[in-house]
Formats: sequence, structure tokens, C-alpha cells
Amino acid sequence: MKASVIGASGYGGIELIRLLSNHPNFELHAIYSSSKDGVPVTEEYPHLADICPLPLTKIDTEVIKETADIVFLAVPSGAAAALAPQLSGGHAKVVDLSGDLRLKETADYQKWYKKEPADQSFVAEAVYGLTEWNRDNVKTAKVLSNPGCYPTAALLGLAPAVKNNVIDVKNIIIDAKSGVSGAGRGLSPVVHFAEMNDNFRIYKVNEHQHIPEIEQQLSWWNENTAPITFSTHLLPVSRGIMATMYAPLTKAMTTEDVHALYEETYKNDPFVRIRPSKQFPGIKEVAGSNYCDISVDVDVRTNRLVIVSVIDNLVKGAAGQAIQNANIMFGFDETAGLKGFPMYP
Ligand SMILES: NC(=O)C1=CN([C@@H]2O[C@H](COP(=O)(O)OP(=O)(O)OC[C@H]3O[C@@H](n4cnc5c(N)ncnc54)[C@H](OP(=O)(O)O)[C@@H]3O)[C@@H](O)[C@H]2O)C=CC1
Ligand SMILES: CC(=O)N[C@@H](CCC(=O)OP(=O)(O)O)C(=O)O
Repeated sequence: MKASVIGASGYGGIELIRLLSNHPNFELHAIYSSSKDGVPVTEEYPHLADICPLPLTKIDTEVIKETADIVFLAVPSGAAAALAPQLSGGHAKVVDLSGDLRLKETADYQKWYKKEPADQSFVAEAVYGLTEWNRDNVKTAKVLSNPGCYPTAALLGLAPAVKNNVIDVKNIIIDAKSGVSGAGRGLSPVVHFAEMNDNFRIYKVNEHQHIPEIEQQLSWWNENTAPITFSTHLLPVSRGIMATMYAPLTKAMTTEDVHALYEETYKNDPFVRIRPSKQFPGIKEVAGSNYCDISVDVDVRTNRLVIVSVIDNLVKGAAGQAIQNANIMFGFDETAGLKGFPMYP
């Protein structure tokens, strides 16, 4: 099957190239850029020498949608809202990595992204691809909206507790930290080396665009959910997200009880690993892989459940989950092209 990547010069794009280059069923067919027509990708990224011979090519959606079997859109939000509808109705299935097709309410998109939303009917058609929780719909999707990096870590961690009424869903706090590649390759003062190195800062306090995405999914799972508290921090590392979640228990449960529930819930999910009690994951333990590692612990003094969830933002948080979804959309083994170990140390 022919796979094309739009936005191939960005971090999500090159991660797609890395994973698709080793995929048994997808062939990397063409890579597209809005600003670097004809430039070999190795000029931008010399580490791809002898691996990816393709040049970056000007985006022509009419051609792309008929020549590829699947198109991955790895462009900034706002740009995807304009491009994705142009790719519809053709031969290719579309997987969008941006936030543009995730929020089903246009007003939410306008409020949190402050950009022009994609056409509403197109947003409605897009299947939200939190793979472990939406496989049946992913199977038949023609247009797939890949979840955000923070929502992936947070929602995979919260799902068993929320769906089984183990925690008070009106009192959820999510404290999340991300490596700087989460901000993309474009320069911003916050990710300047001198600002980020030896530093640790909170950002987008109570304004993060992933708040409505997490709340939307929680409300689909449990109608009693209320607004969440969600904070995001920039870690001085390249890759990785850790989301630590806190919520009051609704019934008496031990760490062992909750651990058993989580193990049972994810026992057939190849990319979710529940850690043994008292073993908490670090971001390096999933780096470069499509794994999401989760730990749970009951604080008996406060009666709160603590959930720790880690992913690589560029893999399970972006390109890896996009390919996991594409595998399901084409009936391939869900793990095809994604079996690589984490890089450690
Ligand atoms: N980085 C991450 O960890 C994650 C990213 N995402 C999402 O994935 C998408 C890509 O992110 P990421 O790769 O990090 O971002 P980057 O900034 O690294 O790359 C985005 C690429 O999009 C292209 N681009 C920029 N503007 C336009 C435009 N107007 N039209 C078409 N193409 C454009 C640029 O390439 P060129 O100039 O060559 O066209 C650029 O290289 C974003 O929507 C992001 O939110 C989602 C989850 C995690
Ligand atoms: C570290 C960092 O800056 N991360 C980005 C993640 C953005 C992203 O992935 O954007 P979408 O809304 O398209 O999902 C942020 O917090 O905004």
C-alpha cells in the first residue's frame, strides 16, 4: 500500500518516515512540503542518508488523493483544517495528526485553538483514533483524527478508572510534562536552548488546547464528568510525556484491586504495559517506542488514586499511533512496523 506524508519536513513527519521505512505493508510513496519543493529530505535531515531517497515535493491535493492509498497529514493545526477537506472524496484514506478534526463542537475549536475551523461535516466524519478505545470505528474510517500527545497519555491512564466508576469524575487533576519536540521544529523562544536547558516551566496555564479534547472523550465515557484541571510543563529533554493524574476514589479499593482492574482492561492491548505495583515508569523506558506504560497507586491517607502514564510524544503521541490506526484501517496486524524496542539508556 502506498503511503504519503504531508508536512514531511517536521518532527511528526520525519517520525512517520522512520516508521514507514521499516513497515512490512506500507511503502513510503511520496513526501510533501509547502516550502521546500524539490529539496532532498536528506538536506534537511542528514541522518536519513541512504534510508530515504525521496525529495520533498510541492503539495498538490488533487494528485495526492488519487496516487496514495493513505495520506498522513503532519502539518500545524489551522493548515490541516484547510488541507484535509481537499483530500476527501478521493482514493486515499486520510490520517490527520493535528488538532483540527478532534473537537466535534466548532465553538470549542474556535475558543481553544483561536483559528478557523475545518468544515463541520468533515469534522463529523472524522473518527477519533484513540486506538485502544475505538478500534471498531477505526476499522471503517476513511478519515481519522489522531489524538493529541497529552490526551493520549492522560486518557489511556484514566480510562479504566473512569469507565468503571472507580474515581470521582468531577475531581480529576492531570499534571503533565513534555519534552520539547512536542512543540514541533519551528523556532519559538520558549524552546530556545538557553531558555529550556537547566530549566522547567509551566505553560498555557488553564488555556491548553488539549483540555476540551480530554473533556470530550471523558464525557463520552461517563456522562457525569465535569471540567478537569490540566497543567502542562516543558521538560528539558527531546522526547517523552509523563502525565500524573489524581482523583478521589469512590469506593474502598487497594492498590492491588486497582492494579488488577488495569491489567484486566489492557490484557489484549499490545502497546499498553501495566507496571507492577510500586514500579513507576520513566519517560526513557518508552522512548522511541509505541508503548504507553502505566502505574497506579492508592494513597490511603488521602483516599486518592494516583495514575502515572508515560509515552513518547512523537510515537504513541503522534506518528506511532497514526500508523497503529492505519494498520487497523487496512486490516493489517495492529503492531505492523511498530515492534521496535524502546531506546535505553
Ligand atoms: N510534535 C509532537 O510531539 C506532536 C505533534 N502533533 C501534531 O502534528 C502536527 C505536526 O507537528 P510537528 O511535526 O511537531 O510540527 P513541525 O512544526 O515540526 O512540522 C510541521 C510541518 O508542517 C509544514 N507546514 C507548516 N505550515 C504549513 C502550511 N500552512 N501548510 C502546509 N504545511 C505546512 C512545515 O513544513 P514545510 O514548510 O516543509 O511545508 C513543517 O515542517 C501538528 O499539527 C502537531 O500539533 C501531534 C501530536 C504530537
Ligand atoms: C511541548 C509542547 O509545546 N507541546 C505542544 C503540543 C501541541 C500539539 O501537539 O498540538 P495539537 O493541538 O495539534 O495536538 C503544546 O503543548 O501545545
